[in-house]
Amino acid sequence: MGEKRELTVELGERSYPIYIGEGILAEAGKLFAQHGISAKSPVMIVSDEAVAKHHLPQLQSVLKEAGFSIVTAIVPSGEGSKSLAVFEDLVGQGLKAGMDRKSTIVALGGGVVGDLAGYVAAAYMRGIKFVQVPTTILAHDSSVGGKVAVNHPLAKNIIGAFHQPELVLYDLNTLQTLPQREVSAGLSEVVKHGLIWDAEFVTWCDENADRLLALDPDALGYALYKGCSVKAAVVSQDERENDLRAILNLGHTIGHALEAVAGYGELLHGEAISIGMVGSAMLAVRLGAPEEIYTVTKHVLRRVGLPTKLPEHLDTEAIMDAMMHDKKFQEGTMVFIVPVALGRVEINKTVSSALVREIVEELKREE
Ligand SMILES: NC(=O)c1ccc[n+]([C@@H]2O[C@H](COP(=O)([O-])OP(=O)(O)OC[C@H]3O[C@@H](n4cnc5c(N)ncnc54)[C@H](O)[C@@H]3O)[C@@H](O)[C@H]2O)c1
Ligand SMILES: O=C(O)C(=O)C[C@@H](O)[C@H](O)[C@H](O)COP(=O)(O)O
Ligand SMILES: [Zn+2]
Repeated sequence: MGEKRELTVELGERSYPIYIGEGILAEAGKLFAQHGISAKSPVMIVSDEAVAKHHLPQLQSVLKEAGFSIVTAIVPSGEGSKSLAVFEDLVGQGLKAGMDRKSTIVALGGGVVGDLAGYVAAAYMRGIKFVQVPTTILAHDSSVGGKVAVNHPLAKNIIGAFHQPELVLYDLNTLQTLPQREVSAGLSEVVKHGLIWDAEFVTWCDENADRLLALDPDALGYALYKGCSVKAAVVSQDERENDLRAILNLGHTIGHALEAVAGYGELLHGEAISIGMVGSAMLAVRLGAPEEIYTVTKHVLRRVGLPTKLPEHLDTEAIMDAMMHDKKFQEGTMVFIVPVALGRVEINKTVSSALVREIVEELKREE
């Protein structure tokens, strides 16, 4: 069995641990008790169909054995479940199961389940505890930091809250059942954490791309630990995105618009963000940064199997419109995260929409 790692998201009285390792799920009962999860009120596990098939039985039996009374809610797999309709259904299931203010919601799944279940936890009876049990590579990002939300047809994550989990249990064994396309999509946010914070880690991702794609537990454990560490460091300094936290949005100004225009399905989040990060690198070069930023960004994203070309059939004006509905459109301008060197980015609020339109068109011409 590989190394077990632990780190803390430092947020004063709301600080919480992230446990990463092979076989962590077996310790869920003990860790829940240690971190104040009540066994006197029902605990709701929220998962999706694909994840439940592989990993729900183990979590259910470990928690039951530890004396927790479990309610289970399964939602359809995919981005479509991040909706107000599914949110309302989960609230109804919670009420029918007798969940009260001391109940806890456990999100067993990827970013979709984490964001959705987290938002239910933030709103149910004005807020109850929740635990993140991420089962995708991408969810090293979504399970840490407390951004929880559902989508509106016009814009991603537009109905949401900041609500931190009590703990994050990341069992690397669960990742072994991931489809290959989801492996690559998850690596998008791993690479992002390098691009915004740590140039050496970008090089490491390039050199270890094959091991990551093959789900080598040692490589995965290290990459997810590094990604979670960057995320924790940023969130600890700016929990509610007043300033620094915006850097975690590298690639998301264009990426979120692509997801919305493509109808939340054609492009996975990680794929849309990959294209968006190439767009940000192009923008950086137009603003005077070294060409290397674009070539390295594109190279490493391709190495982990990600798309870098914007699908030509997505309408440029619809993409521009979608950007205006995003949270990154503020006080009449688009906020872009722009690389200034490898591993370093800045927040730019002065990019003209004409230049953005040019970048979108250029992304369609990518090889
Ligand atoms: N809150 C945040 O800070 C944050 C950060 C990044 C992304 N997100 C959000 O996360 C979402 C994307 O997350 P995701 O990529 O994890 O998608 P996802 O949750 O839809 O999971 C991807 C797919 O893989 C399946 N799956 C998950 N785990 C599996 C496993 N272990 N074995 C087999 N199949 C499995 C799921 O059923 C789904 O079909 C987006 O909605 C994005 O906006 C949020
Ligand atoms: O945690 C953050 O902050 C992020 O920006 C992480 C992103 O990867 C994630 O996709 C997040 O949900 C985007 O947030 P949003 O506020 O732009 O919707
Ligand atoms: Zn993201």
